[in-house]
Amino acid sequence: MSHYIVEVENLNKAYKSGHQALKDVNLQIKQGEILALLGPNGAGKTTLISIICGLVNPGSGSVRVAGFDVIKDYRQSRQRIGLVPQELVVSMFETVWNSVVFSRGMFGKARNDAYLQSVLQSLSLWEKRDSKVMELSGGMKRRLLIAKALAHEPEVLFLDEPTAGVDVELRRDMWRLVEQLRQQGVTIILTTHYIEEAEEIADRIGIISRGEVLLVEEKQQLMTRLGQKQLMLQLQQPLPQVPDSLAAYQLDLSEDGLMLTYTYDGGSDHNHVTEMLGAIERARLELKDVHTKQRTLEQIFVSLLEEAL
Ligand SMILES: Nc1ncnc2c1ncn2[C@@H]1O[C@H](COP(=O)(O)OP(=O)(O)OP(=O)(O)O)[C@@H](O)[C@H]1O
Repeated sequence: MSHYIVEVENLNKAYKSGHQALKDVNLQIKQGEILALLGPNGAGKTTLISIICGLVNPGSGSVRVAGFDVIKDYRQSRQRIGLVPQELVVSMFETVWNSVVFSRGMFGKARNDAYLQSVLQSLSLWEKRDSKVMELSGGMKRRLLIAKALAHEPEVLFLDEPTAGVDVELRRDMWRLVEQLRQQGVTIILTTHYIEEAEEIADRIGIISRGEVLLVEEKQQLMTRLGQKQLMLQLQQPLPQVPDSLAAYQLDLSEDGLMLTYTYDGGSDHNHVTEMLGAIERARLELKDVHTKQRTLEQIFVSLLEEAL
């Protein structure tokens, strides 16, 4: 068996409206990783997740979860998946406890109250177990969606925009839980508009635009490959202009003459930082401070999308 928990091959999807939501998507998700899917509104992220979860029919191509085809072996594949949807889909009159018991039962899993208790506790919902869903705050309802998705102990968890509109505290709790789940070996796929979030927690980043997967890459590798770096040199004395001896480094001098900025390719093994600093010394420029800046994932993302247009 392959070590990929989710395998998407040559997937195409056109909605009845004629809109081609996915174009020849290929994606292999590794067991135990955190994959962040980024893409602008309408890129096809939710469609992709819905097909993997068996909620939307693929047009053509194939999708397997833990080796089970999402159509032919629907029950087998679906059982392994937990889905936290964007929108609330819970009965308002049910209690918190009953709704997680129900979610677990739906997948034919034997009752395990101790497990469900631990899920509710990890989401700070245990005290609310006897409350009706309608009595919960918005943030608590969000937590309940996650609890329901985890009720049957899935191997793969999909989080579709889990932190849209939630407060800082809930967001932090959520990422703590994601980290715990990862340690338990759960594979996590999340879509988010908060790119800093992906930058922080994902192992790999996938970028989707107009139904196509533009790239899937290890986050670290992506950041080094495309993340330009800047070295900023703060000077003791203002400079009227960049000395000729430093021309080769194309330094940028600030208006006030107190800051020199050197931009270089973070992914290249052959940058000229040391040389440049040597030249600075020979030019007898006195430095007050030095700091570096790296291009953020957000900046990389935006420029990749622009290139793709
Ligand atoms: N049931 C449907 N019928 C017709 N078109 C649809 C349907 N669902 C989605 N679409 C279209 O397919 C495209 C992809 O939508 P999808 O929801 O997958 O995007 P997304 O990347 O999840 O966007 P967002 O970030 O806004 O959630 C959009 O153009 C959308 O209008």
